[in-house]
Formats: sequence, structure tokens, C-alpha cells
Amino acid sequence: MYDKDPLNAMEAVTAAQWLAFAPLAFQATAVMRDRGVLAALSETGKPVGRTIEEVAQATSLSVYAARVLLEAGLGLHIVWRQEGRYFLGRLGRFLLDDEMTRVNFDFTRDVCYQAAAHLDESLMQGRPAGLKELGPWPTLYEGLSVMPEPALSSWHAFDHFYSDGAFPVMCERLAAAPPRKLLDIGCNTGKWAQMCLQRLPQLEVGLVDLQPQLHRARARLEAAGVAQRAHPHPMDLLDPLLALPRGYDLVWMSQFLDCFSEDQVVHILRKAGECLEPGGRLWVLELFWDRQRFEAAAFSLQQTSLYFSCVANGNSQMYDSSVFLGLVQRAGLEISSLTDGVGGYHTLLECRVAS
Ligand SMILES: C[S@@+](CC[C@H](N)C(=O)[O-])C[C@H]1O[C@@H](n2cnc3c(N)ncnc32)[C@H](O)[C@@H]1O
Repeated sequence: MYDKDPLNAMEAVTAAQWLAFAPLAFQATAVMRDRGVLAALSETGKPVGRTIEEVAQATSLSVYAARVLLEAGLGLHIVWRQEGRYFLGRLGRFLLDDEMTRVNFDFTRDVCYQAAAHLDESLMQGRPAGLKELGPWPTLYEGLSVMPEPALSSWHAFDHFYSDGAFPVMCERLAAAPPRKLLDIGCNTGKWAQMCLQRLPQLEVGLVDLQPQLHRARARLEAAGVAQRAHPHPMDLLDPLLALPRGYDLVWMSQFLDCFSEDQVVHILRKAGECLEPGGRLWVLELFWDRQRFEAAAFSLQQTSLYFSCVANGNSQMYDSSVFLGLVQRAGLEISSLTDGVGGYHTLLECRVAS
């Protein structure tokens, strides 16, 4: 991937126009999905299709609104038409029915869209200048549990969609050689901790995150009846004076280190290495754009980096694995095994303190 220019001149000029009109195209797509235009075409099936007037009637849109949307949809290949009747294309079908597409779409619209207008300022200043569109916090993490809807739901649906896909297979891997005490750093809403505590009845889990997230994780674990084996450790990992709790034989970080700059990743990995029991294991579950099988997955991760720039904290990203592996080495750790394609998209790095 990416080792040659894949576009001929005609394709390039077409792609350039898609980008030039991308914000309008994006919003038109959102309206077509959410006002029922795509669903109206889906209902008829391929042979019949609908006229503009029929779509207007089915969706309660004006004929004008239905027409501009459907005509925009033609150029976007979301719909196609024959003899004045409009049909749902394959792209329209994915926009309507594919969960990953929906989650990515809602995340972009509800969390990133307004903030993206501040990308230039964010990159020049190394801070998330677009975050003010959601709230007054220095980074998104202070606002993660309290940001307004629909951003709150869309952020969590995005985060959980990917980690939910990887957790079951990781939990079975853990069960094959279970630790006594697992430290979940960046536990967020506690879904991984819940799964592990339910699967492994002897396991104790330490939870590290910022206080508001720990409150929500705690509530989840209480509702699941496993909270007595969970031990919260509220802390800001970037506070140089705070050390991680000790006594854990497996440290786990999932979709966590991408929230930090290169120097911060090294700092956190060092701290994690220091808190490990002798012979302990450190498992890092991450998404690397260069290790994806499909271009759509690599693309999604490359664009997600820009969310970190303008919304999250201004200095982190979804890393290229070669950059990230260098950080692991800088932290004095070595990788004992690397597994790609966990749950489809993740890479598991099993690390230990370098001898
Ligand atoms: C993307 S979520 C990861 C969620 C979860 N581990 C998963 O795999 O779905 C990142 C988590 O890191 C936490 N976090 C970010 N910065 C932090 C910091 N400085 N100290 C402690 N936790 C932090 C956030 O509050 C959030 O819960």
C-alpha cells in the first residue's frame, strides 16, 4: 500500500472535486440517511425504484429538498437512476446498514465536524483548538464522561465498536495463561474489566483512569456483580509525581497509548515496566494504520489521527507501527510477540522489561 501514485489524471481530478465539495457531500449524506431518503429507496427493492416526488412523499421532505439530495446522491454514487426513477446503490446500502460505517460517520459528524475547522490552528499550536466546540476542557479526556449529546454517545460508540470486536478473542488468550492480578490502564467504561472478571473467577483487576471515567466503570462492575474484585486507582498518567500501583503480574493497555505524544508514550511505558512484578507481562493492544489488511481500515485510522490533533489533545495519533515500536524500545521494553488482525484490526504487542 502507498508505494506508488495509484491515480491516473482523470481519477485525480475527479478525486480532487470530491474533496473540494466534501463537507457538503458529507452533510447531504447525513441528511439522506437520517431523513429516511436511503430507507425509502431501500424499501422498494431494485426493480421498482422511486421518483423524486415519491421519495418526497415517503419522507415528508419538499420536492425541492428530495431533488437536491437525490441529485447530489447521484454524483456521490449513493443512488443511481433510470427513466426518472431512483435506486439505492451499493454505497447507499453500506451507509444505511453497515454498523462500522454508521459508527464512523456519527463520530465524524458529532465529535469532529465543527472542530475540524480549527485543524490548522491546532497543528500550528500543538493543542486541540477545536475542542472548544464541545466544551471548555484542556483535553477531551477531562470531558469524556460529561460532554454534550450527541457527541457523548457517538464517541463511546466509536471507541467501543473497535475494542468490543477485539476483547472476546483477547479474553480467551488471557484465560489460556491467566494472571493473578491485572492492571487495566485507561479502563474507560470498564467493559474489558467486566469481561475478564466474569470469565476468570479468581482474577483481581486494578482500574486506572481519570476519576470521572472510574465512576462509570465502577457502576458497570457493580451492576454486573463483580465490583468486589475490582480496585480503582484514579490517576492522571501524565502527573510525573504519581507512580502506578504495584503487585500486578499483567499490565493491559488497550486503545490507550494512541492518546499520547511520542514522549508521553515512552514515559507511560517506562512507568508500566517499573510497576510490573518480576516476570510480569505487559500487553499493548493498538491499531496501526500500516498493519491493516484493507485500505479502508488504513484510511479510517489515518483520518482518525486528525481527530486527536484538533479535538482530543493536539499531539497524539494512530501511529505507524515503525514509529511506535521505536517508542517501546526507548522505554526499555522488548517485544516477545506481535499478533496482527486481532478482532480484525488490532495488533497485540506482548512486552517485557528488556534484560
Ligand atoms: C480511547 S479510551 C480507551 C478505552 C479502553 N481501554 C478500550 O480499549 O476501549 C482512552 C482512555 O484513556 C483515559 N486517559 C486519557 N488520558 C489519561 C491520563 N492522562 N491519565 C489517565 N487516563 C487517561 C481516558 O479517560 C479514556 O478512558
